[in-house]
Amino acid sequence: VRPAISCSSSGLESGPSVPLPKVGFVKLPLPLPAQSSSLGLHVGNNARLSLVQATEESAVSVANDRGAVISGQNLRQMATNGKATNIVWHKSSVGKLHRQELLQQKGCVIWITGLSGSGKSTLACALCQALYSRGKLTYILDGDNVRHGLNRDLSFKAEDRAENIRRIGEVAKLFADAGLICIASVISPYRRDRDACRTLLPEGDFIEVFMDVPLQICESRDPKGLYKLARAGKIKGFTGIDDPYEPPLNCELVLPQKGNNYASPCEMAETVISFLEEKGFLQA
Ligand SMILES: Nc1ncnc2c1ncn2[C@@H]1O[C@H](COP(=O)(O)OS(=O)(=O)O)[C@@H](OP(=O)(O)O)[C@H]1O
Ligand SMILES: Nc1ncnc2c1ncn2[C@@H]1O[C@H](COP(=O)(O)OP(=O)(O)O)[C@@H](O)[C@H]1O
Repeated sequence: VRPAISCSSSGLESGPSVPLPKVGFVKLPLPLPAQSSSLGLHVGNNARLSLVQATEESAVSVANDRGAVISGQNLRQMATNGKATNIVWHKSSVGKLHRQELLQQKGCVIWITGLSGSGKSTLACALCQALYSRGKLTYILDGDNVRHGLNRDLSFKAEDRAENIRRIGEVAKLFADAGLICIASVISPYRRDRDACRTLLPEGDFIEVFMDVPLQICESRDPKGLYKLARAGKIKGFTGIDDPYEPPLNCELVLPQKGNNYASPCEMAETVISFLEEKGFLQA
């Protein structure tokens, strides 16, 4: 007999007279013996016993307001993903909705794409600061920073950039599932790679922000001197110089609009926040 699990997921909140249901597991051998209908188990104190055929010990338990019911659904979700075989999805009784309730916000990914020097990191920090001061939890995944750890094994050739973006997309998805507003600031030069990240998230939860700054301006900023090195041929395959950048065709926000004066990072952050407010991300 495994220890009872106290259930307190949403929809199960009990009124004052209804105690929280508890679910426990009893492991029985298969096939069940002939006398299994009675089972010889004492079931009292409003306890209910439901039989399910569990093919995995990681059976999902579901409780309703009438007491404990162990569902036979989703008992086994064996999968083969990539090179991993025989893997089973484990569900938790605390889900995204609970975390969002706790944080009073909705998890999502703000994906900032653009050339080096276009202001991605600056916007990410301004946004993080502005949301922090509103009591909202964010986390920045900056290309430069992630390449110091998780992605330190990746170069800037096309397939490594694709893998860089895939991993960042997967991590961003986890942060969004945790209920955070995840801000990814990465060049992500290929449309296909960005679109693949979009498909990882529920519809509407991937907000692509394009830093629409011409190469000439990015190059004139050149805060790290990388354009200079690229022009001198000392860096090969530099985005915008001798490596491609594919601008988004249909993204959620374009900053700054072409032809206008450049907004300050704080003004840009406010534009993104207005979008988040309008779409309801800043409340649970
Ligand atoms: N060849 C080449 N091309 C582009 N950028 C280069 C390159 N080599 C180094 N850097 C530095 O790496 C930062 C970009 O990393 P990302 O992970 O965002 O790039 S990518 O999305 O995988 O294309 C980028 O940071 P940002 O300037 O903040 O964009 C550069 O500082
Ligand atoms: N909105 C802006 N207006 C003027 N300069 C900016 C703006 N945003 C960023 N910058 C400047 O541009 C340079 C590149 O910004 P950064 O955020 O590092 O770009 P990226 O992360 O895209 O490489 C920095 O020197 C930064 O101060």
